[in-house]
Amino acid sequence: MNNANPSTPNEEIVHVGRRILSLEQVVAIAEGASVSLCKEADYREYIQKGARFIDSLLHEEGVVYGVTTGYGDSCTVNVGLDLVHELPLHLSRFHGCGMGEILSVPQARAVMACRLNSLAIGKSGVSYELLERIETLLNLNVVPAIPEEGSVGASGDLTPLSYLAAILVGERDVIYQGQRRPAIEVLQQLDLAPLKLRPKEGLALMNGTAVMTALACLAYHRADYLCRLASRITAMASLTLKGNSNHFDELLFAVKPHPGQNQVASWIREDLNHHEHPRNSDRLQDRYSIRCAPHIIGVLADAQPFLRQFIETELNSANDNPIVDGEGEHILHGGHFYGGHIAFAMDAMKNAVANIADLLDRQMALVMDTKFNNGLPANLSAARGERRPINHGFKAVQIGVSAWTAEALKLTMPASVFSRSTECHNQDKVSMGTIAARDCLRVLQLTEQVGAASLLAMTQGIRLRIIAGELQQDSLTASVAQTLHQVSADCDLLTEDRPLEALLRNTVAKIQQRQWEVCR
Ligand SMILES: N[C@@H](Cc1ccc(O)cc1)C(=O)O
Repeated sequence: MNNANPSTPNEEIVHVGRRILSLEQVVAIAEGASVSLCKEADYREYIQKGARFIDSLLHEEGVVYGVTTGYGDSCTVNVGLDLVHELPLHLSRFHGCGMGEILSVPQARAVMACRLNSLAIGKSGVSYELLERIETLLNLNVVPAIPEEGSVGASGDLTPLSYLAAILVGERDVIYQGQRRPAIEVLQQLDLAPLKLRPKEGLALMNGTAVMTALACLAYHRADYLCRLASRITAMASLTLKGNSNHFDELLFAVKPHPGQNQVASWIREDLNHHEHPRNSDRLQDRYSIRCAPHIIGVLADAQPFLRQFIETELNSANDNPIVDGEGEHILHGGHFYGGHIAFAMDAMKNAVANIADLLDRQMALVMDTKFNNGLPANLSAARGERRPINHGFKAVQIGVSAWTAEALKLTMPASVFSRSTECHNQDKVSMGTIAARDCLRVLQLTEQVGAASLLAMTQGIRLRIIAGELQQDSLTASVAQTLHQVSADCDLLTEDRPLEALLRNTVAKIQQRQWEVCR
C-alpha cells in the first residue's frame, strides 16, 4: 500500500455525496481514483442551507457556542463578531504542532476522501465550495503533508486534520508530483485562490475521525489479502512438511461452523486437493501451527465482517461537532468526533493480524529445523556435498522472521486502554483510535514481511521435495503450482549464500500491491 503509486493512471471515478462509500472505494481513491462530487442543484442547495443557517444565527444572535466562541474547554470565552472570521484560521494554526512521520500520499488521499465524505453528508454546516475544493485537490493529486502523531482520537483527529485545513487556506506544505512544497506556491501554480474559511469550516474540517478511519480502510484491505495469503502459505507449508491434509477435511469443519474459519479451511483443502474423508487414519497429527491454521487465520476472517461494519459506519457518518441541521434549523452539540469504534476495530485487527505473524513464524520454525521438517536439509539450504558446510539457506531470514514477529506481537497492546484526560479536562476520556490504527498498519507491515519470507521459504521447500522426487510437480493443484511458478520466477533456488534483502523487499511490495494470486 505504501508503495502504491497514485500517479499511475487510474480510470475509476468514485462518486461522493448522497451515497454510501465503501471502504474499497476509499482504497481506490487512495490508489489514484478520481472523485466526483454530486453536482445536482438540489444537493448543492441542501449543502448551502447548512452554511446559510450558521450565517443567519450569527446575524440574529451573534453567537454559536463552540463555533464563534473559543474551542473545547475555552467555549466560555466569547469572541466578538469582528474577530469571529479569524477563528477558523487560529484553530488550524494552533493545531499545527504535529510530529512524527509524514503520511504517505495514498494515506493522505484516503484522509481527504474520508473527510470529504463525512462533510458531504451535509450535517456540518460547510459550504459547497469547500467540498468542491477538496474534490479539486484530490483530482489534481495535491495532498497535505500530514505528520501522523498528535491525535488522541476523540476531539477528532484535530492536529493531523489541521494540515488539511491549512493547505485549503494556502498555508503549510503540500505533496505534489512527488515533491513537498509550500501550499501557497502550488495553489498559485494551479491557479487556485486560497479559501477563506467560514466560521464553522475550520472546526468541521478538523473535528472528526477522518485520519483514523482512512488508515482503518487501508488496514482492512491489507488484512483481507493477508488472510488469503496466509492460507496459501499454510498449504505450501503442509506440502513442504509432508503434512496431513485430513486436518482440513470438510466434515471435520462442518462441526465447528465459524464461517471465516470454514472459509480458510476450504481454501487450504482446495490447495491440497483434499476431497476424500478418512475412515480411519494412521497419519500423524501435525503440530498446531499447521493443524490449527484455520482456527488462527479464521479469527481474522471471522472478525472482518464486523470490523467492516464498524469502519464503514464511521466512514459514512457525520463525525463532527456541533452537528448542523440546516433543514430543521438545529444546532446539536455532542461528541461524534469520538473514535471509539475505530479504536476498537484497530485494536482488534492488530491482535488478529499479529497472531498470523506468529503462526507463520512457527511454520517457519518447523521447516527450518531437521528435527521437525521430515527429512529436508537444515534451513532449507539447497547446497550439496562439499558446498553444504559453508551455506546457510534461510537461517538469517528465520531470525528476521522471529524479530518481526516479536515486534508485531509487542504492538498488540490495545491503544484505547491508554485513554487520558487532556485539554484542561474537557477531553477527559478519549479513544486513542489513531494510535490504534497506526499500530495496526505497523503490525500489518511486519506481518507482510513475515509473509514474504514464508512464501520464499515454502517455495524453496516444495522445490526441494520435487528435486528429491518426494513430490510430483503434476500432483500440485493449479493454484499452488501457480504460486510456486510466480515466486520461483523472482527467486532462484537458494543454493549458495547470497544477500536476500532486495528479494524480500520486492516480495513485500508485491504483497502490498496484491500481485500474488491468492485464495479466493
Ligand atoms: N472537539 C471539541 C472542540 C475542540 C476543538 C479544538 C480544540 O483544541 C479543543 C476542542 C468539541 O467539539 O467539543
